[in-house]
Amino acid sequence: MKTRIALIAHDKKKDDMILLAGQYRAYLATCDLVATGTTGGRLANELGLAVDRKHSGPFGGDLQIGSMLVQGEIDCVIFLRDPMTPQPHEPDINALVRACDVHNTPCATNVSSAHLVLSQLQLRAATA
Ligand SMILES: O=C(CO)COP(=O)(O)O
Repeated sequence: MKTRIALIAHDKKKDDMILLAGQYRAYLATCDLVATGTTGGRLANELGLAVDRKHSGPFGGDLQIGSMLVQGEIDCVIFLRDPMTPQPHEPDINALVRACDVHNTPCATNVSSAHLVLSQLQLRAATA
């Protein structure tokens, strides 16, 4: 079964997400990807990745991904949050991160931890 990865980035972190995903592009292309709306649009347009795009975060995208996660449909979340900008959907963001903790799902919320998670997943795939 393909590894199922959720990719989400707040506006000021979207360039970081594109850079990050570009570095793992070949590996990510072998995965089932889901993303919030705007993040997914950029991943598709700029990197050519096939992404299941949910609603934009402020319109419930985090909750849609959280629901998938609770149903056992997500293996890993890369969520580049912006800690410096208030978000109108803060409760949704917290709900998604909490769901990761409840279900012991890896959740990288900054670029350094995302590298650790993705490099490990990539290595596992290469040696499987
Ligand atoms: O707000 C977000 C996550 O909380 C991200 O949503 P977009 O990818 O639609 O910008």
